Amino acid sequence: MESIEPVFEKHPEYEKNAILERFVEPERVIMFRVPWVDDDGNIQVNRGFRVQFNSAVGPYKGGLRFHPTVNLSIMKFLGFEQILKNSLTGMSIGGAKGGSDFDPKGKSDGEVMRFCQNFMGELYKYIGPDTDVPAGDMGVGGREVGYLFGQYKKISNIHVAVLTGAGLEFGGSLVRKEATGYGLIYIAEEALKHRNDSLKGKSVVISGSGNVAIYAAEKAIMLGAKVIAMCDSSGYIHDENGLSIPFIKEIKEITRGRISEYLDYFKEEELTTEFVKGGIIWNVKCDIALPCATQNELSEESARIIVSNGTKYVFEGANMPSTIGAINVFSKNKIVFIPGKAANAGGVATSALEMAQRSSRQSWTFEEVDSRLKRIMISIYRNIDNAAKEYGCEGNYLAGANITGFIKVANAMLAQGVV
Ligand SMILES: NC(=O)C1=CN([C@@H]2O[C@H](COP(=O)(O)OP(=O)(O)OC[C@H]3O[C@@H](n4cnc5c(N)ncnc54)[C@H](OP(=O)(O)O)[C@@H]3O)[C@@H](O)[C@H]2O)C=CC1
Ligand SMILES: N=C(CCC(=O)O)C(=O)O
Repeated sequence: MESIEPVFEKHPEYEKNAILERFVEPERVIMFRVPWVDDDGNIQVNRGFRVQFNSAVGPYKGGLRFHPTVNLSIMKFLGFEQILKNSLTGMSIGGAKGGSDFDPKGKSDGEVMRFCQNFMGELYKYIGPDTDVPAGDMGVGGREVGYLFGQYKKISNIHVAVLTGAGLEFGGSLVRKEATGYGLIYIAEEALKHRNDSLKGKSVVISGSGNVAIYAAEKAIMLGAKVIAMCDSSGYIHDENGLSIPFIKEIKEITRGRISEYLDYFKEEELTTEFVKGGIIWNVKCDIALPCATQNELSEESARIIVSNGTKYVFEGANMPSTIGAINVFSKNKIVFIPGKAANAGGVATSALEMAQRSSRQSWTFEEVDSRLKRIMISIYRNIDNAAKEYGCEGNYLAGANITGFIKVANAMLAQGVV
């Protein structure tokens, strides 16, 4: 809110029309019961959510998160951030988020399928290609999107882009799996280029080892960086020689194991990787820090460690991984910091590209989608950089992102009247 204060000075019409009061209130919150039967025949019950926050710019768009920590508060913060993020992409998509406190970890494919079918058995009433288009987020990957889509099609008898991140065999877009991670690196490279720097030869620490983290690591290495540490909720692995991402992909995408299993790929005598159980990955000294796990994972204390380690760049792949205290430490120490709403927008932007392909019954090549993604991320960087300069806070990309994202939505809300 503080960062958009100067916008209200320049646009008194926003206050006159109670734009902010309306902006912070979701247009609709849906909560529902999800009963399902586990492999032992026992009936389980979880809670489902969809926060349809703001549709001024376009149909609601945002991920579904399956994680035991999910509650209404987390759904609302994610849905609110999604409004600004989706606005920053320049695409016609509004903000939403949904999910459940269902934990897919340790569940069989059959249990995940039955849960997804019952979840969609309720959600389908409120979504559609021109109404609300969910996608993946934590705990919701290709497997879950496939089951959700299958149930939607069965109930509605319509084969349409009602979910993005779909399988390539039934309308999904190339690059969508890689998009959030790749996009993070594209905007990072743009920020570095503007400082006559680059990822080449840099040491990178990436928290998480899920969809965003894996493909951020893959693209960072493709651009010449060395990824020296990654983690999951059990701890982190660290290797100054650089980690092998194909092994991490196999652990996380195929066997759905723990990050510590990475050490099993090496003979005792050739092992240079350490696993630190329960450790804070931000203790590892690096040039560039990429928090790609979850909200509030990077505390003020960790930010001080990052600064004392000489790290100059922090680009968020996760949604709000840095606490306010951490962001203040970065700001005071002139760290180049780009918030997730700008830096991780590549995922939802590519989801919108998937929607465009589905509407025109086309499938673009990997290179076509990847080059559009790169252009979008470069454009986001330039827009937030210009906004920060225009509003007297040059280099403050959090303010630049909030200002840029907010103005487009506010003007759309103004034009559409008191609704
Ligand atoms: N998927 C997408 O399209 C997008 C996702 N995001 C955001 O990026 C972040 C990651 O999402 P995504 O990669 O899809 O999720 P995944 O579920 O694929 O991966 C999450 C990763 O973070 C780890 N993790 C979770 N909690 C913690 C913790 N407390 N400490 C350390 N590691 C933790 C998980 O480990 P474990 O397996 O042990 O739980 C896992 O490795 C989230 O904030 C999400 O909202 C943002 C834009 C797009
Ligand atoms: N989870 C996502 C992706 C949402 C989407 O692709 O609609 C996010 O932007 O946080």
